Amino acid sequence: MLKVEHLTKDFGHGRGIFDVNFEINKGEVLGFLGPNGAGKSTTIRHLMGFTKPGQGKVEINGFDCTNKPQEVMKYVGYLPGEVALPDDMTGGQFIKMMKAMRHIKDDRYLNHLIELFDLDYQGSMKKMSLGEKRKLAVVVAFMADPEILILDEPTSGLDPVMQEKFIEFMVEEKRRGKTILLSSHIFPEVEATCDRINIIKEGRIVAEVDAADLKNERQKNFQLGFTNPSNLAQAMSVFDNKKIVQPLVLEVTVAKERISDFFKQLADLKVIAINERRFNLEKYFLDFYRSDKVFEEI
Ligand SMILES: Nc1ncnc2c1ncn2[C@@H]1O[C@H](COP(=O)(O)OP(=O)(O)OP(=O)(O)O)[C@@H](O)[C@H]1O
Repeated sequence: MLKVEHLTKDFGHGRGIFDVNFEINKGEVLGFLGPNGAGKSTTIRHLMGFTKPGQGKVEINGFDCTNKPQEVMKYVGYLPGEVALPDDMTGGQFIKMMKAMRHIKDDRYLNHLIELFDLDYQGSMKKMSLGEKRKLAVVVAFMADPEILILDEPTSGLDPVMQEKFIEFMVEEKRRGKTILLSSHIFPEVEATCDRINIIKEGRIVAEVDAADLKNERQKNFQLGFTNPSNLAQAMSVFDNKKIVQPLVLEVTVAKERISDFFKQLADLKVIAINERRFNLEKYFLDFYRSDKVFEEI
């Protein structure tokens, strides 16, 4: 439904995006994570047809985003990272103007969003708080009930209650079959909604994480502690997928269907401690951009 192929935009001095590739299938939610300046907004701006690729192409629903932005807009609700709303209007006037521009006749979804986000749209936008403006932008971006949502840091500027509401909204939209690209720094938001996560660093996609790995659905990692090297060596000979992570600690990866065999094997070993090491997206991400290390498959 959404395709980014070999997308490159070189701003010079190593800045920009380089050979970015990904696809989002219908009904899928893709998280887009990366530190400041990594290239998330630049990628999204190409999808919205705001800027032309140096190389490569971007497509939504089979339409080229660069040459057919009007076609693309019919399917997409876009929430930019920074919203600039006109100061000389009330929220209500702005909603009315945007409804007319998008030829929206049916107010049911609009009213649902106004209620969900508890939006007070009566006053002048000049006097609205940052959070109120953000809520207004959310409601306007999605009032046409689009099939595809492109969200650039959607909850920045929202208070924790509204952030929760927004997560609920995304979970509900996902349930309704929407296709979503979510650029975000908020890990609970990403973990609650995404099927896959792409991590971008210095303009390049450097890791792809599957939600099943996030939830430890396919396999589990256990750390086993031993009192001496010979006990550790004995365990080393029993397990296939293992690595020593501390002097007397062995980490073993066990496929979900082999968990009960694993516990039977433990009975014959002199293990003094056992810990499940759960996959943690935040830690994975932070480790990753604090260091220059190249990430292993998880
Ligand atoms: N029009 C431009 N001209 C020159 N450099 C640009 C331009 N737009 C973006 N850049 C640079 O390209 C890189 C990627 O920027 P981008 O805004 O896409 O990052 P981002 O991942 O969205 O970051 P943030 O999380 O801070 O919003 C940065 O180094 C930025 O300075």
